[in-house]
Amino acid sequence: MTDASGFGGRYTRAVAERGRLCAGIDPHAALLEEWGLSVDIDGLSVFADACVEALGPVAAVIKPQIAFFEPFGAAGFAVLERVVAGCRDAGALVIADAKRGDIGSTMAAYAQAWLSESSPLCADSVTASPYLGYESLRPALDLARHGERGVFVLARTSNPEGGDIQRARAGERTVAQSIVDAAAAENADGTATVGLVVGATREHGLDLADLRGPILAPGLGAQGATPADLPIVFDGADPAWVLPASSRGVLRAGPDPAALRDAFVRTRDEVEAALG
Ligand SMILES: O=C(O)c1cc(=O)[nH]c(=O)n1[C@@H]1O[C@H](COP(=O)(O)O)[C@@H](O)[C@H]1O
Repeated sequence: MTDASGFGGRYTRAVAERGRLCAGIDPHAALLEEWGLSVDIDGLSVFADACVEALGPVAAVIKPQIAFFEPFGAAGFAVLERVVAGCRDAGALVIADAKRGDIGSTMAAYAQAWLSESSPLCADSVTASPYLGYESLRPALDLARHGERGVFVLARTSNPEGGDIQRARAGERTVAQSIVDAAAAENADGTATVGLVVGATREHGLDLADLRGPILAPGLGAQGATPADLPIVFDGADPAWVLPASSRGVLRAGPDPAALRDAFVRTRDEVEAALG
């Protein structure tokens, strides 16, 4: 991996310092209960602050899952704003896991929300679904490139239902491979603006060799993938770009921030040893 400009440069530096593991912040109701917290805005707030304290200073990349903040309405979004800002202030890159995707004119507004410095929700990158057409993501891709930010585009997801559409043929290639190829073309400028999401849970059948951008690989821990699976699942990809992600697998170690941090560091070290 030689790219040093744009999002790729920021990403490469973060991972070189802190290692390849993305910490997910997914405040499931069940986790709030396991932590002895109430399933309400106060519980969410305590959970979120503990995650920022434990993970912000040690994780290269942190991915808050927007879905778990949304049910609390405006108050939930206020906590989310604090999470995004707190993690970034602690030196982590933040992926807002919002999985946005819409017609281009609406996508432009989503891009403003998650990728524009003027937005209170501004993150370093956002997850996006290309299933309204890869080019519908153009406003987000362009804004991200301009601001040295990233867009993580779903290619082959970790859930079993994803295969029907993602493995469908689109001419010579699968739909998922067409997304990989579009992302690789986008990254030919060396900025690594486009990352992909490829689940760590199964054989994906994708040629990822020319991507030159980060591969977010959720599924570690709660969904059954292990560090030992990574070199097999991502054989053929540049391991420097592989970014495994775990949410519940690490978060279950809470509520003590020190225990949470230890669980993250242990998993990160296992991932680093496995990816080599
Ligand atoms: O984009 C994602 O992060 C994502 C894509 C995917 O294919 N599978 C997947 O699990 N995710 C997200 O990654 C996280 C996985 O959480 P755990 O299963 O608890 O580690 C959740 O926030 C999911 O929404």
